[in-house]
Amino acid sequence: MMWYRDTPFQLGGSGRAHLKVQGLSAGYGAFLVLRDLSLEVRPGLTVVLGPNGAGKTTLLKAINGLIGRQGWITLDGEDLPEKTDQIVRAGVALVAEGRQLFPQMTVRENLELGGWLLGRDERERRLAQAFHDFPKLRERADQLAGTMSGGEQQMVAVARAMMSAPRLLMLDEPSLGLAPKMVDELLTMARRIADAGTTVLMVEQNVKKALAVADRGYVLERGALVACGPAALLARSSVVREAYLGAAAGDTHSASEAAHRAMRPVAA
Ligand SMILES: Nc1ncnc2c1ncn2[C@@H]1O[C@H](COP(=O)(O)OP(=O)(O)OP(=O)(O)O)[C@@H](O)[C@H]1O
Repeated sequence: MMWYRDTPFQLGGSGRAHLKVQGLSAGYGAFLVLRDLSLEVRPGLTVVLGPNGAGKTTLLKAINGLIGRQGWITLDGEDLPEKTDQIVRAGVALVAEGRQLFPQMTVRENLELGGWLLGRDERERRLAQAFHDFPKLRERADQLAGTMSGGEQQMVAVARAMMSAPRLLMLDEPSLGLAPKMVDELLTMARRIADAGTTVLMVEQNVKKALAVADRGYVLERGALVACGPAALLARSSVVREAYLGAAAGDTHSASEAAHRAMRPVAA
């Protein structure tokens, strides 16, 4: 059995949120990682690709208020607050790399914590929805989260984030360190969540698989965007094929060249 039900998700978010980032600069102390970055996360599933150290996690942290930032971020036209708790209340949830579950608490308790903003009845209702969408989590409701496998913990972490009915769900490398079958399940789950009405922004190293489920993608290198476009076009573009999919230089198909040209250039 898969981890989630093969039916439309009940754990949808509220609305189809649209995030706009303009002129974003962020980093650590004097070390600026992102410089003057602009991007849009439209309803659906957007993936951010890029090599190690490109600034992908930094981007999610800046949106989530975990580090300071300069620039403008709006969610459905409203300025996104700067403090994390207010950002969460505005409907943004982050599943950080490493999942950050409470290992000594059960699956049910971890999920309940994800609904801390909700009243008791609403929390119970969403817990029931989570158990409907993820029947295996119901089976494991009383298991301590710390005793689950990496993939299982990732499922709990995503379901926990969905408990708050976010408008925007951000996933930082959800497939990191997982077996291929679990990677497929997780990425399909991200797709399901987007289809159920929560906008998803996902950082992934599994370029090919991520582009296969995403609507749109951005490629980040050394803190700047080097390409963006519809996921299908990005997958065929020479910039992605050569850098991330192992295609030899010169092995670019004419269709991929056309795809690359068709992409909206983001950086000169
Ligand atoms: N807390 C921190 N303090 C100082 N520098 C940091 C901190 N976190 C990250 N960095 C640096 O910021 C840069 C971007 O890191 P970031 O984690 O955003 O990259 P990434 O694209 O997510 O990479 P990866 O795929 O390896 O996770 C790197 O040079 C990294 O060393």
